[in-house]
Amino acid sequence: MKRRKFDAAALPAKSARAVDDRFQVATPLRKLLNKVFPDHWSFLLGEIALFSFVVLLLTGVFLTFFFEPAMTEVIYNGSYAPLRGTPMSAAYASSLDISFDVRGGLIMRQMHHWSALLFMAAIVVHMLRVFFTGAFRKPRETNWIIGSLLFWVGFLAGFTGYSLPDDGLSGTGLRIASAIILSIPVIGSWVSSSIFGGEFPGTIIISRFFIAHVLLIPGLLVALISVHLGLVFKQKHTQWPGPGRTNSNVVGERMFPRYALKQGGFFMVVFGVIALMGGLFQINPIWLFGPYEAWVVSAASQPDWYVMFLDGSTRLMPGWEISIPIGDGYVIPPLFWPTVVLPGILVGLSTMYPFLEARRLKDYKHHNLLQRPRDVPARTAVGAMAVTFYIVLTLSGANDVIADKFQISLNAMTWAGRIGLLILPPIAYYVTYRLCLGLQQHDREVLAHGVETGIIKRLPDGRFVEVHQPLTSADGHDGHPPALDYVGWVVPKKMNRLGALGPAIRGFFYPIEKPAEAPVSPGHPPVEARPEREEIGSGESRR
Ligand code: HEM
Ligand code: HEM
Repeated sequence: MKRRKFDAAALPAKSARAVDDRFQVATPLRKLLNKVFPDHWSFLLGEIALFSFVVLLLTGVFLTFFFEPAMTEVIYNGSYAPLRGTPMSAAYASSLDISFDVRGGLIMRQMHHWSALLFMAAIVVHMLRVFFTGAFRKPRETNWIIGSLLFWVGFLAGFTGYSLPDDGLSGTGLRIASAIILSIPVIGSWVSSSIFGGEFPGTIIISRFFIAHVLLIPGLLVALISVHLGLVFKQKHTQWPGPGRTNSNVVGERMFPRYALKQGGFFMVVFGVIALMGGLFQINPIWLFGPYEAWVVSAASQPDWYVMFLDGSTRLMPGWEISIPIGDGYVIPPLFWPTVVLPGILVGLSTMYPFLEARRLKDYKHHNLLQRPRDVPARTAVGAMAVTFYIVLTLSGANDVIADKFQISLNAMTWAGRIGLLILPPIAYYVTYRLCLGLQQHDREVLAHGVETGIIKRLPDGRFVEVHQPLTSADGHDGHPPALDYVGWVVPKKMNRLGALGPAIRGFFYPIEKPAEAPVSPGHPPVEARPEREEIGSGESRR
């Protein structure tokens, strides 16, 4: 019998055909791989949040193998000599073991903590990018709301994780959380005793937080992030205005191969940076804080940075107690306003912002092109105001440390915070608004007279003039004056050396790409249907 020759080269195509025969995946996969994403550095911020979340999942699973979520008392007998023989909770002892006795445990703990800090930072900066460029406008309001939820669920993830090791510092944080819950009128004491299983600290809070931290919250985050990214995919990403880019097309790179490879590489970079930080920089050295004892509070205790604004609002609140004459008199403690009411207002305002702005401007159109912050001065100024408010609160969360380091009185710091909280945000609003107008004026000058080249010419009559490079035609802006970034100006042949350095470096990293193919208008067949003709700068219809 003649044996058929084995053809290794044909194997991949044959296997692909066999899989497609059974599952019919080729068509949807082709659609996916041909998806076009616009490119801009600021779109990487959401990806940093995503990638650091993946690192959190990986390192978190490792920690879960060794962490013991129990408050039963044990006598420590591990490698860290200063604490040997000390009674402590099993949770704290296991965190010490992870740090000193589990191979690779300390780097995993530190990577987990650094990635949590990076995750929250990336979320906040990503949110600012979305805000200042108007990416939250119709049709993306839902994604803005999901994003706001993601921030608060991430906040809870960080807080519950921070509490798990049951060291002196995290116990202090839990104490504050219990006080905040107790301050809620009517239901506070009931909620607190339900969560802590009776009086604070009780014996079950660590195991409850553990379930929340490793199961419920990550599950919720995965679900919300999936919907978030699903919506980015479905509604397509916004893009900066520019030649060939309109409100109804997407110009960028296809998912495969360039975009996917770039993202893969970028994930490695984020992972590498977190690993380096986890390996080189100490974070949360719990062995120095000792086990948590409800009656011991250390000075200069600080929460992680994203919780500090609430700590700050608590420190700035004057001790005003409101007494309601019901029965024997009912007192609302001052803690209730800065830690329950204030975050409530902030959540409400930030979540509803897209709708408030649309109503104010009576703007209910679809927007797929981004706006430059300077072109929308009122929004940018509101954003600057909010950021200033947040920074004053965050700095006030560390006011004891600042007072100590700079030898200022703590009371002076508290008063500076209170006054700053009231007067700095309006100042930030005014200054930002004026800056935006100034920058717009500068843009108009550039439009009228071209870009300054730094070349000074002497005219025959003896006058000196600076040569201005005229702009090339700009296209597809959003009803606002076009910006220099997307006007694509050509470097003049003659330019002084220093001036030429910028475009040269830019040209090295971002070689001038082929001009985009004719943009696809809704009437034409989508470019997706003829992928072989598409290269960098390809277009995709939004319909
Ligand atoms: C776990 C947290 C988050 C993750 C992993 C995440 C991830 C992403 C990614 C990867 C993108 C596409 C790339 C980009 O534009 O950066 C994106 C877009 C977007 N995100 Fe997030 N995000 C998170 C939180 C937030 C928050 C807090 C907000 C706002 C409150 C938000 C609002 C949006 C919006 C509106 C878009 C669409 C932007 C556009 O098309 O220009 N996201 N997100
Ligand atoms: C967005 C997600 C997450 C955030 C923001 C977060 C944050 C944190 C933080 C700040 C700590 C304290 C670390 C320290 O002691 O220095 C922690 C501890 C811990 N996390 Fe997470 N985490 C997240 C997800 C996860 C996941 C998915 C798991 C497991 C599947 C996990 C398991 C743990 C464990 C077991 C600890 C205690 C370990 C120890 O401190 O020794 N975490 N987490």
